[in-house]
Amino acid sequence: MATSLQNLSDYDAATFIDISGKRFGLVVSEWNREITDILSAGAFDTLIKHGAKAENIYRNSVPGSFELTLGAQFLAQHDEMDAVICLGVVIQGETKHDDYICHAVAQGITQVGLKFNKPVIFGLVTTNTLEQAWDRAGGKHGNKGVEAAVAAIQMLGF
Ligand SMILES: Nc1c(NC[C@H](O)[C@H](O)[C@H](O)CO)[nH]c(=O)[nH]c1=O
Ligand SMILES: CC(=O)[C@@H](O)COP(=O)(O)O
Repeated sequence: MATSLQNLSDYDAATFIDISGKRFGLVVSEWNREITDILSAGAFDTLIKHGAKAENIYRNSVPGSFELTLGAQFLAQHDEMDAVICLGVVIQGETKHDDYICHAVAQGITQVGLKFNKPVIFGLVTTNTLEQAWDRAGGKHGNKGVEAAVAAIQMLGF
């Protein structure tokens, strides 16, 4: 289903569990940093808005989205970490480079979540154009960082 039809920014917070004692890791790619900073701020603000404490949110940068998997593992391996949110922006180039990154990250962070049995959220914006990426970072399609944080909270209540 396309983002235009389904948007996790429209959520029912009444169903959320108490996250005041939960610890969150944010792993943020420095590629397309102007955009990933907005995703990160959206995720951080959403966690705070719903009760997380700032001192329980650990933000770490990785060079590019390909490194999100290992960054997620570095955080998820700690028992006290409750959920990890991976944020990046991959924009199609001239080659299939973007395909390799996106598939690797999708599979990699899936494995990290399964290995450590905790939510590891796929907040990777994968677009054909820069404009489509901005549309998903506070533009007409909401903020995928907000949605990633919502997904983490929802999975903690599973
Ligand atoms: N092209 C994009 C990249 N490329 C960099 C890789 O993610 C990686 O850092 C490099 O191959 C070294 O391992 N990263 C993005 O986040 N977005 C892109 O569009
Ligand atoms: C090399 C990269 O990380 C990325 O920009 C891919 O771009 P392209 O497919 O045009 O080489």
